[in-house]
Amino acid sequence: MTTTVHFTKGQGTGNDFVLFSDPDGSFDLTPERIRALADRRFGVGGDGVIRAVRSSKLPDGEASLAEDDAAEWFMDYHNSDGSPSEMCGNGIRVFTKYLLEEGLVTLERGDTLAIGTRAGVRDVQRSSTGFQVDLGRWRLDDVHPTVSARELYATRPGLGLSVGNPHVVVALASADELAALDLSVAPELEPAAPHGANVEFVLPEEPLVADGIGRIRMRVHERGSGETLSCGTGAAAAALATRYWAGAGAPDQWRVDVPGGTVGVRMFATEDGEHVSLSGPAELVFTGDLAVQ
Ligand SMILES: N[C@@H](CCC[C@H](N)C(=O)O)C(=O)O
Repeated sequence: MTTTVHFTKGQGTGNDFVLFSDPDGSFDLTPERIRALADRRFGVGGDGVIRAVRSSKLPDGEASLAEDDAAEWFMDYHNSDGSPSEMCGNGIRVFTKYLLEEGLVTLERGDTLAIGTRAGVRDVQRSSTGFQVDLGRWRLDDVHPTVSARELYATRPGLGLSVGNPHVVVALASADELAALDLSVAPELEPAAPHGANVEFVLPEEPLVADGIGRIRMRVHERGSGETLSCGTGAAAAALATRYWAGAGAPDQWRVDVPGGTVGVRMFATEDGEHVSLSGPAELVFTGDLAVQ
């Protein structure tokens, strides 16, 4: 059956999304419909599709409400290939902006908005560059695959870590290496990640630390979307990996340059272990209606 979706197109540092609201979760969001919305030639176009649904209306959302009953809204995130993901760091900022513009929530400076995600509840606040989100506790994986990619000379060691979704981070040696990478094809991981992984290729800036802030550049191949202009959780993973490699004395605050702009990453201690936060812009670009089968 054909149905019309009233959508908003949004982006955060060039990571772009098709957002729509389905408060009661009554819309049948099939992988085919996600692909149709995300299609850059025949649809709206985006790296992902985000549905705003009340947490109480989806089984995954119920888990969020059990964690924090303030998490009224659930970010139902899907990659452009139709696969769901646990979390999207750029997406959650754009989602917040969307909820605000739609009048579904309010968020004063200094206040916190709890949002349900498949990775758990995430707290968002306003920041000087847009929004800041606490990505929660991060962890190093037990397995760290080696990575090979097109135009990358030799296989490289990767560092596997999770910030709610899975990442493998690879350090590069020069700007030429970063520029030469061909990410039109997914990098190969050995061993393969059981649920797939986002892969970040990172270059430290010279000097690595300026005014107490760590500085890196990266490109990313996202699980389910291919190369994107930015990945927020990927930027957090890249900063965490670089701090890990740099060793004692490395900073807890990082500036991460991606092809689509710049995001900030901060690590901070909490009662339940170290958290990592992400800050950056969020923009809504246009709205429209699209008929999908
Ligand atoms: N672009 C996002 C991450 C989106 C999900 C990812 N492709 C996955 O499958 O885990 C971000 O900004 O974090």
